[in-house]
Amino acid sequence: MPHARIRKGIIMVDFRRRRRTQHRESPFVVLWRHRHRLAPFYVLSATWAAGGLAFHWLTPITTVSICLFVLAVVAIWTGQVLDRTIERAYARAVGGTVAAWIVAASVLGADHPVLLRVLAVGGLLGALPWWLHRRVRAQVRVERTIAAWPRVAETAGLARSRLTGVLVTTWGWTGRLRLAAGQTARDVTGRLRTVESALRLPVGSVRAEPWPERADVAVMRVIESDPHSDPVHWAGSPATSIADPMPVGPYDDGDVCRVPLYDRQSGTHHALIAGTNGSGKSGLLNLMACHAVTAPDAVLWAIDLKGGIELRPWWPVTDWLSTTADSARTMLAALREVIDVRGSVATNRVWQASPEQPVIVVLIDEAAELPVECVPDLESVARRGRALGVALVLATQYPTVNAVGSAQVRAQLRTRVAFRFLKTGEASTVLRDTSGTDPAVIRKDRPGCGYVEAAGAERPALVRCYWVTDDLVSHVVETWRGRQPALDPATADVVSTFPADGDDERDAPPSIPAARQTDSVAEEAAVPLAALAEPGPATRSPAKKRLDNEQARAALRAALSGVGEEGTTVEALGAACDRRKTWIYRELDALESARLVERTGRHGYYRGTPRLRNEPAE
Ligand SMILES: Nc1ncnc2c1ncn2[C@@H]1O[C@H](COP(=O)(O)OP(=O)(O)OP(=O)(O)O)[C@@H](O)[C@H]1O
Repeated sequence: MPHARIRKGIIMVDFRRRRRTQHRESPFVVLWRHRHRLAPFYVLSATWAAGGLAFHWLTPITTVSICLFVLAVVAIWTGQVLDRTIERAYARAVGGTVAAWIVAASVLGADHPVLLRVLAVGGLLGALPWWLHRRVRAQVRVERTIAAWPRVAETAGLARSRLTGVLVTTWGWTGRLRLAAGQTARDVTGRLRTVESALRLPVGSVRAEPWPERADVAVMRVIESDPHSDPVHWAGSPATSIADPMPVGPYDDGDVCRVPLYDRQSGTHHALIAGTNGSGKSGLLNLMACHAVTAPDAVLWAIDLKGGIELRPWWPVTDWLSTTADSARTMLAALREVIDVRGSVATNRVWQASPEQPVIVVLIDEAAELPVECVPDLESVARRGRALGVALVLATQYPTVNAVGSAQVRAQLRTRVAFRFLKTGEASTVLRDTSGTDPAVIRKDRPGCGYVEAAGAERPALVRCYWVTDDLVSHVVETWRGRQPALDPATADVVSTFPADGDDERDAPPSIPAARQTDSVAEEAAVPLAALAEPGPATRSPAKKRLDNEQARAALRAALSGVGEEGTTVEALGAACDRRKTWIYRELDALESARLVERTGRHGYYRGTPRLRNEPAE
């Protein structure tokens, strides 16, 4: 119907509008647009044409050779692009059947009645799984949406916009919306509910973001199934370097959010993690611990002022774990000196992480519990640590200036993560840009969901952090113990001058909460340290005098000689000679090169060789 309206009592008919809306599309565009639904017919036509060509132009031998070659290519290609076995099997079965039909047609002719019947029936049977496949059905739905888009756009006030580059994802689909001149992504964000209504989709299922390359293009995402409905378990992939951006978890459209802890151009990225209790802060710290521990060029230091309940399970792979305010103070003072020393030996503008000079990742749980005397050290570390390979991560329930030490510290925390808060508005205490975010409406039953603001992760979309279960923590600790890099000599020398106090967990076997206790850790705790320590210090007490390096070396040799065939662990050696693990690793390397020490064959266990045992005591 032409568009009609009444003006001053006269019925006016607009034929131009009718012509515009009835614009006919070329059949090729229609065939292309519906390619997913019509794909089986395209395959059948191509097979029939190929059979005809082979019959007229090729010998059966040549046809067989070409088919075998194409089949091999299909087998390799499907192996690379299809991740599900059933999909690969389907693609290969279709390829094999098509090849067999073409070979038969090259002998009998493509119009042979039996072959035509086989092609029709086989084609129909082969097409059924295709049409029923979830992804193809989603693709067909998307094709319909694209076809209906001009009408939807007009209803939603986005007339003359075009939907292009649509991709079906696991969770829905994503496309680029090319807007009319003068419109921007902001216009789309303001009309999302209307778009949802026009597309008959649930509320909140359409998102729009600007496309950085062009102001008149918006990225539109439609979420059909929510990737945050269940916890998303960490896949356990190790970091190849601390410079790899850390995968935090999926956004609500399934894209993975990644944040850097360190990059080679600008150094470390200090982070602030905040949220109410039970919102997932410690979960994210555990994820960061996994990243640091598996990276070959980072060491983990941790302060857990919840008495070690969260981070103590990491003890076997941490270089230094503090669980009390006193030892936290010592650690921060040590860090400050480390930075002084690193500054004096550094040859680059930014610390270049490597297994020989690792980045120190310092995780602080319950940062608000740090004693106030720590603030000057914390400020100094936050300010200068970025360029000198020290990454600070502070987790707190109260992200006020006081809770993170000072405004200076806060200003240095470039990465921000806001988990659930109780009140709207609290987000602005963590995030710099709160537009489009409200951590107060994050569902209580979705711990680990939060907003992330970091270099390369600026989207105002909800992320659900990967969940590292207690079993996974134990598994990572078991797998990576004994594989941590040693601190660079300058750092190690500074650190070794800091006394361990009674509560410092760097040398004492951990008391692991029952839920996280693994057999091996329990076993290790049972190692008779007193026996190893002879003639060095058997039991550590806050009051005892610290061994100098020569005495510590003598204690290490004595411990290794006295240990017997079963060997001992680095942690036990650390307790025996009053030194941190990185120092022990360095010494063990030197002793191994001199053939005075060997590995027992059991992961992480060392013993002295007969040569060491026969050495005269110094
Ligand atoms: N990413 C996640 N996915 C699924 N569940 C999670 C996730 N993170 C945390 N949880 C669940 O939520 C619980 C509380 O999380 P967590 O201990 O990390 O919170 P928190 O913010 O550190 O709390 P508090 O401030 O009280 O220490 C965990 O025991 C776990 O069951």
